[in-house]
Amino acid sequence: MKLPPGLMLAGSASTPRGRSLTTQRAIGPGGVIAVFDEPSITIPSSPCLRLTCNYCLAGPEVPVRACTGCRTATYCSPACQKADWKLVHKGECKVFKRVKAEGHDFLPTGVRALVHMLLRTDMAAAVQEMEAHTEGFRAQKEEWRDMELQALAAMHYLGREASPQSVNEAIDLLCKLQVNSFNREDEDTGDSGIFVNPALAMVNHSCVPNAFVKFAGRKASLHAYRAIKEGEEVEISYIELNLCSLNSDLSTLRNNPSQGLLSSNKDLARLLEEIYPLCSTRLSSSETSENPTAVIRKKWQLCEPLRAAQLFAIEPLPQVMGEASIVLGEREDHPFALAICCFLAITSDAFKYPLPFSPSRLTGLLMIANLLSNTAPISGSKVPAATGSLRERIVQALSEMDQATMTQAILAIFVRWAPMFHTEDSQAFQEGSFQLRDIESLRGRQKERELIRRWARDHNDAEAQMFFEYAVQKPVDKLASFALEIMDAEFGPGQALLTSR
Ligand SMILES: C[S@@+](CC[C@H](N)C(=O)[O-])C[C@H]1O[C@@H](n2cnc3c(N)ncnc32)[C@H](O)[C@@H]1O
Repeated sequence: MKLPPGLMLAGSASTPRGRSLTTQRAIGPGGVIAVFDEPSITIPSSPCLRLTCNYCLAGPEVPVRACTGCRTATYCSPACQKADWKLVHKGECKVFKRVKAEGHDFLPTGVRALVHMLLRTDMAAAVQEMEAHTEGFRAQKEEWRDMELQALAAMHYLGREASPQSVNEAIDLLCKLQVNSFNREDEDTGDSGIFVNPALAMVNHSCVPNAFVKFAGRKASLHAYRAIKEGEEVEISYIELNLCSLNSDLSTLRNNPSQGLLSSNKDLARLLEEIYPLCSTRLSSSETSENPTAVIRKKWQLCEPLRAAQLFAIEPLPQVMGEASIVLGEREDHPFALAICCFLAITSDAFKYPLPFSPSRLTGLLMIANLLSNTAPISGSKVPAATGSLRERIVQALSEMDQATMTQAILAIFVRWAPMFHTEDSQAFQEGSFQLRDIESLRGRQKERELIRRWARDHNDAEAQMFFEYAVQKPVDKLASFALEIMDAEFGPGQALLTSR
């Protein structure tokens, strides 16, 4: 197997996790471990087929023209069209024409990927070496039947005979696709698709990965989450770990809207260098006792360019907001402190620390859980209007939330991830587990307890997902939506005038 420079193949088919990849040199956090290009299968998903260049995957803003033969595959340039023709489209074009002739629009993404596997003879030897787990799939009756149908469709549109042997070989390739392909989310465009590369397919899974994969064009790159030693195994997570998190829109995590803004805006980058040292000193105990509000006010004003550019995950902005939430919490202004913590959890922490078990994210969750338990409305108290002052609006919003469910779900996320960093007897883990058990034992909450447990266990459980979205993520988003207004009201320039009078 041909590997990119810097990587070595370890293990074997007989070792418990099969083969694996190890590094030949030490890599720093964020460093590129290796780049994987050809030979690869890189295809856009079917809904993106006519909006994306089928070779370099540029799109969807890039103008593309359809192949005059099949009128299905599109390309951004004659060079891409030529390269794809030579690579695979010469055979695929006939497939697409047959699909059209039978009155269909296009083939499902999985069948197209199989057609590529069958046409790419240059990859046959490498594909031969891939893990298939065929017997495991055969035992899953429904999945197996689906694969049979996909294999028959591919053979039919390729104009090949569907003998028992050829169908079995095609199913074997589908199994290999299941085990080894990547759902490719393009770093620049967010478009999805499939990526298969025999060398990248050697990376094993870990729930505490030290690396992650990025896709751009026809390439994939493997990056280090943390420092990796020479000779250490490289491991990625096969599952989207942030499914078990407070972030409701994972597409923004995969494709950060502000990505690249700082590198393209040199003035902002320069300004940041000035702001950073002025804000990065944490509130010292003397400042806290003097006038912490005034200190935060100064820092918040300095952060204005970051806030205007919506760079909420770029320091020193999150640090200043974190300090503001502590000062508000110390003033026992729990609703305001809570709103800021919710904002930081979803707009800053999740971007700064992509892994949901990063200690800073875990601490943030515990803070939100603690603040939530201090903001439950006192029964019988009057609920203010939703159109009143900032404080009235936030109290009104809180009155419509089920704090117990939110706290329970947030603690469930904490307890799900905390053991990755804390030992089970660490104080933080004990505290979170104890609080969770406390809420779980409340009477009359069986339904909520069951749904939260189901949600934490199985992210494909549609009912539990919907429950989590409406009972937890949307309320957290709502609370977070007050945060910038709170910062302005408490630490904005208008506030300085009021206190100096
Ligand atoms: C993409 S392949 C990775 C390379 C694989 N080890 C090989 O030898 O081909 C995925 C397969 O590797 C194995 N694997 C990967 N990570 C694993 C893990 N953490 N525990 C057990 N098996 C693992 C499983 O058999 C899985 O289906």
